[in-house]
This record gives sequence, C-alpha cells and structure tokens, in this order.
Amino acid sequence: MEPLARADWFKFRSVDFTQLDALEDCLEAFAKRELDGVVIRQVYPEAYMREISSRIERHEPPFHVFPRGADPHKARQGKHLYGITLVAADRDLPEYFRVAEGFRVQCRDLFRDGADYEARLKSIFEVLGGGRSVELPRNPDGQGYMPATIRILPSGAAIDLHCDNNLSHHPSYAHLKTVCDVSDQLSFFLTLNAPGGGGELFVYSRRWSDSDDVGSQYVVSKDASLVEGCECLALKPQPGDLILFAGGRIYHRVAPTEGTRPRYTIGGFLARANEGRTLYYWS
Ligand SMILES: O=C(O)CCC(=O)C(=O)O
Ligand SMILES: [Fe+2]
Repeated sequence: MEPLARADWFKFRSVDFTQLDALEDCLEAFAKRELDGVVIRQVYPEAYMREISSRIERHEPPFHVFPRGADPHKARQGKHLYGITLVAADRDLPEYFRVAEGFRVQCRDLFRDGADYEARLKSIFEVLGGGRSVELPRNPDGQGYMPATIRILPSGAAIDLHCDNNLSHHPSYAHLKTVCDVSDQLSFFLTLNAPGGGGELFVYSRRWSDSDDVGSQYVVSKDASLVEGCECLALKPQPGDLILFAGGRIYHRVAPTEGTRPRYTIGGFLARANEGRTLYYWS
C-alpha cells in the first residue's frame, strides 16, 4: 500500500498483518462511524499472491465464470467474476447456492499450499470483531452463501461508481436481511494481482442516502455527477494487502486498469447479526 494522505472525511488505519491486534474490536468504531476503512498489509506474502494469480490466469481450478457462458480465456477482454454475487445471480438463488458450494471447495484448492483463504479471513474478522464469532450465513435449507468472489479486471476494465447499500435493496437479499443487518455493510477485498497502472479504488466524501436508491437499478453505474465536486482519495493496495472499508455507505469505484497486467481481487461483504454477537460474510 502506498502512503496515503489522511482525510478527515475518510478515517482509516493501516497496519501490517503482524500488528493485527492494533485493530482489535475496530468494527465497533466502524459502527459508530469513527472509522471508514482499514488496510492490513501483507496478509499473504507477495510471492504467494503471484502463484495464486498464475493459477487464476490459467483458470485453475475451473471456477464458475460470470457472466455465465463466457469462455474464461476469451473473457479476458472484459470484466468478469469467478463465482457469482447475490445480485448477479438475480432471482436464480438455487443456481447461486450451487455455485457457492463448488466455489468454497475450489477456493480451498486455490490456496492449497498456503494459509487457507476463508480460514485466514475468518481469523482476521474475529480480531476486528472483538471476539465475535464469524460465520458464513446459510439459507433455510442449510446451504452456505458465497464466501467471496474473485473479480477480474483485464486491461481497460473498471468498476463504476456505486455504494453497496444499494445492492441490499435487491430481492435476492431478502433472506440475508433476516439474518444480519446489511445496512452499512462493510466491503473487504484482498489484492491478488495489481495492474501496471490505474485500477485504484477511489473513495468519495459523498455518503449514501436512501433517496439515492433508483428503483430496480441495483448495482453499479451510478451517475458520475453524484460525486461531482466531492473530495476523493485513491487507494492502491499491493498484492497481499487486505482492504476493509465502509463500502455500504461510501461512494466508490475502481478506475480503469492500464497496461497488460490484469487486476485480481478476492472479496465480499461483512455485517453484524441481527441478534447475538456473530459476524457474517458473503458475496
Ligand atoms: O476492488 C474490488 O474488487 C471491488 C471493490 C468494491 O467495490 C467492493 O468490494 O465493494
Ligand atoms: Fe463496492
């Protein structure tokens, strides 16, 4: 992570993975809006991220590709996912839960010779949650949600301006809302591969308000004029760095990547249980 100017409208902390204890219980500060983001550097060694990225490049293991039907080799030309998000699954939740089951197994395979991704993230969230238990949510049939998705941005691809609170208005969130409080959900992602240029996460001083919700347009591509004149910061994490930020309430986007190296990140969302002291993560 490159050094970053502090901004009073984006309160963040940055620590090395070895100093994780410094962030103990920091989710309380997120809830009180005293903290907007944290960067945990070198959650994995950079060399291991290179190995993971070359597996992703080879589509190994053969993750489900979204949009479905895209040839993973040809799909390099456009933004795509390994796995599927709740909103991308739209109303086909049986498909979502099928993909989720396979993804968890394949993700273990992807990290087979290092620290397991899901286990490592859970142990980090336990510290950040001040000892709360951390669990994958399950639907009434006992099927687990997607623990994360892998976002692949080849050269020139971007993630347009959005706020993740907007996503939780989608009908596919109906069950999840009975389990956890998805308003002001947090976003997390681990950088696996950084592009040669561009690909910064831009966060804006503009906050979400429910009046920003535009009917059935749930996801990205909010009108850029929403943040015209707002202040912004560019975060540029390095491979192995984990970012956790208040993506539910803070407008953000990923700038177009430049150069031949694609941008790979793996991540999802985090929220507190409606009851009890559990944290849930999903994508
Ligand atoms: O950088 C990424 O992979 C996605 C960032 C994002 O918009 C999010 O995690 O909510
Ligand atoms: Fe987001």
